[in-house]
Amino acid sequence: MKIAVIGTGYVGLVTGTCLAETGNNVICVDIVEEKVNKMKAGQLPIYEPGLDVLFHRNIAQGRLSFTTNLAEGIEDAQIIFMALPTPPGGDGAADLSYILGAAKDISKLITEYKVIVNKSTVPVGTADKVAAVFKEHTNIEVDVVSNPEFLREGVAVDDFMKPDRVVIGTGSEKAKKLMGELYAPYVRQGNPIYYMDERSSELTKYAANSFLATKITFMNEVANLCEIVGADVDAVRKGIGSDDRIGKRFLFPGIGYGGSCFPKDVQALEKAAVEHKYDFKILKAVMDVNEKQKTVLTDKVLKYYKGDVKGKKFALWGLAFKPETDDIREAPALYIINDLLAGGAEVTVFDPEAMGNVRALLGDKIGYAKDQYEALEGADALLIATEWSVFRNPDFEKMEEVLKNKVVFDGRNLFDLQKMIDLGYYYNSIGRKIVS
Ligand SMILES: NC(=O)C1=CN([C@@H]2O[C@H](COP(=O)(O)OP(=O)(O)OC[C@H]3O[C@@H](n4cnc5c(N)ncnc54)[C@H](O)[C@@H]3O)[C@@H](O)[C@H]2O)C=CC1
Ligand SMILES: O=C(O)[C@H]1O[C@H](OP(=O)(O)OP(=O)(O)OC[C@H]2O[C@@H](n3ccc(=O)[nH]c3=O)[C@H](O)[C@@H]2O)[C@H](O)[C@@H](O)[C@@H]1O
Repeated sequence: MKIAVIGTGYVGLVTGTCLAETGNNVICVDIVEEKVNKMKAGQLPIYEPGLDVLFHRNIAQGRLSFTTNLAEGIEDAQIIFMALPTPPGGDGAADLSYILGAAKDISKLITEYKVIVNKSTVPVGTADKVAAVFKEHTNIEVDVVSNPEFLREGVAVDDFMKPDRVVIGTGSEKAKKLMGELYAPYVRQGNPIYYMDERSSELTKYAANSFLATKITFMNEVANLCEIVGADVDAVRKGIGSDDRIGKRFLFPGIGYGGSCFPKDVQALEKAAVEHKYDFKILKAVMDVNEKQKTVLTDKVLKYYKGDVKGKKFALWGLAFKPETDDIREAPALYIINDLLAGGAEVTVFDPEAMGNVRALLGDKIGYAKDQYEALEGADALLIATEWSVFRNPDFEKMEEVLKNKVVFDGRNLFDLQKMIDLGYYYNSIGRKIVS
């Protein structure tokens, strides 16, 4: 099939590349010329494991190309995906200006039937709004489909190639048939395509993200309680996760959920509920708890240093909002850095992939180490904000040589408590007892 993907961010580029991989001809359109030139030159603008192989193969075989020219991108496309940002507007509700703006631009260019797909995360009613934009600007028939994306950064290619499910919201038989053919190669393992109406599909996406954010938040509260009552959250997690009705995944407590989606999507769903005069109480609690959870690690640090971190030197391992990505949008590490700097401390960081993005944001306010051990040189303590694999089994002897004090505050529970006792560390993690 001939496909256009508008927007080449984490979702658009993965979608475009993975659709090319099953034999479709895909043109990706973006307004950022520098990004498009980079991709034309065979360079990936983001770090996403496994994407490079598919990206290069499909470019080489002529199925994947890039342009800044919308008209050229959509001319032959049967299906046009919109994978555009839907950031929070001033009031927290999703800002639809990218989607509606692109819909308007597309509507003025098309000369034959197209399926227009909302791949972005959009509030209920957006398919109707997009359809209205087309109606206003063209007589050409289009079908507007809601096809939310459930991929996770860091495992995006796998998630796209082998999705748990594909959700397609449309009332049009013609669009349903085309979308079904397009997705058939991805559901070979027997995973379902769920066809539904546009509104249910749009809400499915927000409900999924909000439910997952709620699950994490629930565990964060359990962890906080564990610390007070002297229980161990790892034991509790295993104890409840083995019940199929609860499930083992997404029960890991930490320093609050971050990233470009959970924070904005929980907020957008709550705002949408308010708009419809529904008081979605759980979501308000989730946002409230998550705000507080972002400060638990710095609270632990401040308590240890009796409220005064002025002149202290901290090493911080992990900047990305999760491992295997360079994405720092709403990364808990940024809040920690901010709090420590506000207290007059010095911070030296290391992250395997996100250093460039943080340097662009914070410049010389912090130090950047070439590896995880250099970050520790002369540090009063180590803080851990992201569970990169490389931090899980470090060279403790080397750490001891460079750290000023054997003090670790771990926001991701990477180390075994007994091991840290044996190694003689003061070790303060989440929902577990402090060992020293
Ligand atoms: N990042 C993720 O893991 C996931 C994101 N989503 C949703 O997908 C949507 C996109 O998210 P991301 O890919 O993370 O965003 P992103 O910010 O990484 O990428 C958006 C891209 O759109 C481009 N763009 C903006 N206006 C444009 C226009 N008029 N024409 C062409 N290109 C334009 C930008 O230059 C950028 O490259 C959002 O609604 C998000 O909530 C859904 C599932 C997963
Ligand atoms: O709509 C989106 O953008 C995507 O949002 C999330 O994916 P992503 O944000 O890439 O990453 P997650 O693995 O879900 O992690 C989100 C945050 O929750 C935190 N988390 C996750 C799991 C857990 O057990 N504990 C925990 O604190 C992570 O550290 C991270 O800050 C969803 O998992 C995807 O299904 C969805 O498509």
